[in-house]
Amino acid sequence: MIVDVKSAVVGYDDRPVLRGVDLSVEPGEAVALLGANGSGKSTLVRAALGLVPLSAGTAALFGVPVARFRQWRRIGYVPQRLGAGGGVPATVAEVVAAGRLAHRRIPWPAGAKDRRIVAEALEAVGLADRAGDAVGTLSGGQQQRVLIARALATRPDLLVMDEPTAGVDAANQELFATLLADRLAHGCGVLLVAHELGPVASLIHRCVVLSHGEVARDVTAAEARATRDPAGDHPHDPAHHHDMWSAALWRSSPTASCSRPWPER
Ligand SMILES: Nc1ncnc2c1ncn2[C@@H]1O[C@H](COP(=O)(O)OP(=O)(O)OP(=O)(O)O)[C@@H](O)[C@H]1O
Repeated sequence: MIVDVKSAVVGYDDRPVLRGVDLSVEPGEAVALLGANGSGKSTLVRAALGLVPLSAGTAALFGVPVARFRQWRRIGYVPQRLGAGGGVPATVAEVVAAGRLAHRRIPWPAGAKDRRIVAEALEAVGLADRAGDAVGTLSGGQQQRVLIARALATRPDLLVMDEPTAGVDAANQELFATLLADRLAHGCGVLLVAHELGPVASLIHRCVVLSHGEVARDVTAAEARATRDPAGDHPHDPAHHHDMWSAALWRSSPTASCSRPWPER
């Protein structure tokens, strides 16, 4: 198991945000984490990575309790946006090279292998020609692709992505889906926070829907599609109420089917 969160309880200032949540990701599995704004998705991702303390429950990465986990090079993380530090005049290539830092002994300069992997990652997201530009001069969608390239440059065994394709155009979302399929085929686990899955929908094996800090659904993508209820027969069902799982799976990809069906558990 790559990600293994059990009965996680997290609160901010004594206000419960996660109330006994389970989450797992296995090698080669893509899990979509869905839910309304404020339902606890980012908090759950942070708890899974050991970035916020649990007041109850457990979290382990690659079988190691997060408090003792040290192999950060195995994890590629795509935050929601480039974030603070926008004033730092880093080039596109420098930002992507940060994904390689865990692989070498700072402050030794990047080796030929690092430079090659950075170049490949930039090529993969279609930004090779912008490598020397200041990242702040790129558009929002292009900056998001830089973050994707940075996560890919870590050659991760787990990719954790918080709305990675927000603001990314359709053609580049297709490209992103291709990159993701490649990582999955290499056994990488994927945890994807999303409101709309777009072209990635067909790669998702399992959907976990959070509602008010609890898991409202944890189903295979096939089950999610099969039990979709466009007529809204379950108006009191919080998952339906928030229009998350079926909308995310269907709105963008009505004919999608699971390309690599995940075995039922
Ligand atoms: N650092 C923090 N301190 C206090 N409260 C927080 C903190 N981070 C998140 N929260 C609260 O926890 C709840 C869940 O937030 P979280 O960011 O996990 O939701 P989310 O599902 O990721 O939302 P979104 O879809 O808007 O990204 C919200 O009510 C939020 O206000």
